[in-house]
Amino acid sequence: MSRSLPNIIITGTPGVGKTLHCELLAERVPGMKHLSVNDVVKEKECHEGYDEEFQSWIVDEDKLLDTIEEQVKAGGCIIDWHACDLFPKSWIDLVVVLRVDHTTLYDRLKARNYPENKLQENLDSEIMEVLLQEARDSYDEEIVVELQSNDTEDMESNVDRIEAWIPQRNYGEGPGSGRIVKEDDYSDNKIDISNNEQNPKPSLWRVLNVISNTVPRKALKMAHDIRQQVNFITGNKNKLTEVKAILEPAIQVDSRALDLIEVQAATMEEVTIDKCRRAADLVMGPVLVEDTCLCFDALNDLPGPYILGHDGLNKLLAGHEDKSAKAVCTFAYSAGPGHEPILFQGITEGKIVPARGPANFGWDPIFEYEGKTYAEMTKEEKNKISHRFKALQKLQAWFKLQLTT
Ligand SMILES: O=P(O)(O)OP(=O)(O)OP(=O)(O)OC[C@H]1O[C@@H](n2cnc3c(O)ncnc32)[C@H](O)[C@@H]1O
Ligand SMILES: [Mg+2]
Repeated sequence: MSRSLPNIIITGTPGVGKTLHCELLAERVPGMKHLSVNDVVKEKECHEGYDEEFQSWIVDEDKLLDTIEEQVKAGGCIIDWHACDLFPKSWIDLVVVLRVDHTTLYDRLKARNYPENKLQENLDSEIMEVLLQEARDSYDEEIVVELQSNDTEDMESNVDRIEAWIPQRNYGEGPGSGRIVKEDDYSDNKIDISNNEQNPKPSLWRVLNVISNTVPRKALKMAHDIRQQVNFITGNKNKLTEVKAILEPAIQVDSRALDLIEVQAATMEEVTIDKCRRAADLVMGPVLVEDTCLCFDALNDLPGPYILGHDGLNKLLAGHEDKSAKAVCTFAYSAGPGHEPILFQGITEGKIVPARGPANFGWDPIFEYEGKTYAEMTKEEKNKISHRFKALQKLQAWFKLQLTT
């Protein structure tokens, strides 16, 4: 049976960060779904009871396979499980084995209050590469990939790589048809297959056949922490101060002061999208950028992106009765190079007046809103009604949505 999206197993010893990888990937790639075997086992009762010593459910593999067969055969599943040999070869297009430093794993499992025996067996399993061996034994070598998962940077780059390797084609039509990972791509992650006779699998079978009921909660919390942060790229200190004042502490604002080229002769949305793509390419990661425009009703929304000094702005309107203007702020967020920017726009309507108030920030002294120019307002006042505030409200709502879906 062919499928248009691949099935990917993300495996590794409990505590390597499987769930978090699966969730981020599912969020990034339309059509791909996170299939948590932990949850299926519990919800559909695919188990043979509870192992008190290991504080884990004992999985009924046949029942599990029957339960998920239809879903997996349709494709687009990211299977989250710390064993992989039970899934038929024909179902699977890529197997990612996550690896972690032993000390990091110890700390993570300790934080989950694993009983000492379970903790030790998991550590042994990681040290002896049990799951890597199992993946190698169960699937064609070319679809098995080993990736480090020690910190959030590793995770971001792993998810980027897996995403980049999900091409649109028919999977599951004979050997190699859904092959995603090329040997060359992974020359820096080459897997050393140790001698099969020393395979420690039999003595550690329990680790592979029991499930932990503590993985998802911690991982979810990590996901939340990660996504509550933005890297705001701007050359404008005043903007940064306002963005921080509006978003923090709910969303942490880190920043890099880069002067980005702004394309000319385009709509404000195009200017911002282009700026965002450049920023993501430059920093090779997630970015937030912003572009602000002033639009005069009398001039059919000009100057728009072509803002002059505020003297020039007043002169532009000299011959016009209508002094009404819109301050428009467009933020663009990209998850990284190659990711389509998402736009958040805020508009505050006011009028252009002769300058009043301190000239600290651009055209603040000449933009009047309900009797006060931006420059006459306190920072708090401006940040409650400004174009920037309104755009950031939308961004915050979107961030919240990401956390709950
Ligand atoms: O690095 P970036 O973020 O692009 O910063 P920039 O200073 O180039 O900013 P824009 O192109 O978005 O803005 C065009 C002009 O509008 C001014 N400006 C932006 N937001 C403003 C605000 O809230 N109040 C007053 N002036 C503002 C800003 O100082 C610039 O001179
Ligand atoms: Mg600029």
